[in-house]
Amino acid sequence: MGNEHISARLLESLTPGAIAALIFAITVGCFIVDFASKPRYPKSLPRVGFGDGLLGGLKNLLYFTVRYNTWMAEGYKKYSKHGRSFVVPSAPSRPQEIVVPRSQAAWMLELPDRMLSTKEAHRDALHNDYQFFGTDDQFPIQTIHKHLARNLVGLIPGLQDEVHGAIDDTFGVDTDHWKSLNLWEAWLGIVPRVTNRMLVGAPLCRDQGFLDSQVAFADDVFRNSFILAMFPRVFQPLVAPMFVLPNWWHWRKSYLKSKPLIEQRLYDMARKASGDPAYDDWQPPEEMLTWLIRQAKADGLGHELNPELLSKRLLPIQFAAIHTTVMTGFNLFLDLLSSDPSLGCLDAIREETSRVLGEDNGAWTKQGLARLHRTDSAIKESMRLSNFAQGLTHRKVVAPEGVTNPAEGWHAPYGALLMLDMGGTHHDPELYENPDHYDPWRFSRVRQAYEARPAEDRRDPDEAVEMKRLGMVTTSAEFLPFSHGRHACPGRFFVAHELKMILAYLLQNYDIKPLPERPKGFWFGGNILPPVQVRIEVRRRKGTI
Ligand code: HEM
Repeated sequence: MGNEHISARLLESLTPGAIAALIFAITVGCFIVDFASKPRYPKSLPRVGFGDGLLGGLKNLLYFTVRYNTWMAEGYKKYSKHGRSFVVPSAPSRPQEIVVPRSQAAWMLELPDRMLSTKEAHRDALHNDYQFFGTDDQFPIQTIHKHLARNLVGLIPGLQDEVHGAIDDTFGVDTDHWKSLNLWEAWLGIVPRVTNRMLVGAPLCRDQGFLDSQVAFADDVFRNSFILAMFPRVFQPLVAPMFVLPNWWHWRKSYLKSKPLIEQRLYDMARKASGDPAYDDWQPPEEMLTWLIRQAKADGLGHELNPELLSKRLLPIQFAAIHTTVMTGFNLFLDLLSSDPSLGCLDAIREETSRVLGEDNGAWTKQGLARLHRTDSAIKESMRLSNFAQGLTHRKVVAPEGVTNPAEGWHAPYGALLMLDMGGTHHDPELYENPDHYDPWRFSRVRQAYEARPAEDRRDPDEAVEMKRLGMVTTSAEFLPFSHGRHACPGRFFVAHELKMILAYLLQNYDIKPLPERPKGFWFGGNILPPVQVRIEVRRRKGTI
């Protein structure tokens, strides 16, 4: 009787106001638990933002989404420029970041993975355990590191074919009328298809249902990464399984599309390996699916030879490859189309790509693509100027004893997050003259002058290497869009080929109206939300079909 009385009293007291207060108290409590369990950094490290006391920490959480860029710019000027590290606030569920200056980039990037981990930094940022269904991403990453570069030459004819088809379908072939296109959608019409030519080959790379589900999956990962970063970590096991339901749905749709291909490839490769004479003349196509199967066999990983798992193995690569390239191509067009018309950027790229392609009889080759110095420079300059994140090089301290920085003497405990500042570096006038200006030939001017010299004046091997290093695929502490060091993006050689072929085909075959000014994105924390509403006017050039 007594218990019933207490229960009734409790129920009566559960008014909507009381419930709201309870939820608020639990949330604040969770944030405090989160805050208390984050790694602590030494007082000797300077801070930007509101400091790291409880009140300052709360204000940092409130302002993080809109002030992060200002904090980074302030830290770059006050500390990085003088070779000092500083601490910047991060999203609520993440530890604050120690921004390491350029002068110490080599130290950071050369520490072994057992001390500073790329994998763990990515895993925390993307919430891999939930978003990729607990499937470790290292096997596909290692497969790309091992197989992509060595197969690149053989991939070129297929990529060229796919670039042409994707652009014809997306931009149309009407030579009489201007067509208005949403620029973001246009790049989404090209990049997933071309990327998937390398991942799963034709005809699956043209299956719109398959591509749509891959793009939707990548969108899910981005969206959920933002959302989950805003929740206290103790909440995440409760909310993450709900947020990732669309990931599962989109993966499942793409799996059903790719299952017949994966099963067939497993069967064919097994028959070939068993010496079946019917397969004497058959070679598996060189693409990611084949590399995954080959690598699993070479490593004795029988469990990897499972269609469902193989389709999940493609997901981290689809994610790493598609939106990064779409964003880069999208920015490139915004920069090119709004560049000073007197520079004649589009015509210069048209001239260079037509001339080199003509010299190679209309088929791209590795050497031909490498000779596109101006095109390369225009892309690289856009990647420098229009960085779509403040930093893309993050490392998590995983050494139980932490790491100590030899130059400044500070100690970062287990769980600390270190990063390099790409935004500050790319816009530093001491490194890049007039850094906020799009100068398409910034990296090709010296190279062209070098090439124009008589052959006998170009015998210095060091100078030749220096010239090569001006290309977009060469990473350095001064050029970070692909990061730097041993975990630098292994897809960058592929991207360079892909973007040059796309630019060449688009400019040779279409007129595109310039934009009056460069549309701006919106910074949300350390990432930019691109102005996806931008439309461009295009028309197929006469005599090109
Ligand atoms: C313009 C397009 C791209 C950009 C800007 C880009 C940028 C990056 C960056 C910044 C990293 C992080 C490296 C680090 O943490 O130090 C990375 C890693 C990676 N990227 Fe790319 N990427 C692009 C396209 C691609 C493509 C097309 C592929 C696949 C074909 C790819 C595959 C990978 C892989 C597998 C990793 C992980 C490397 C590792 O952890 O060792 N990326 N990329």
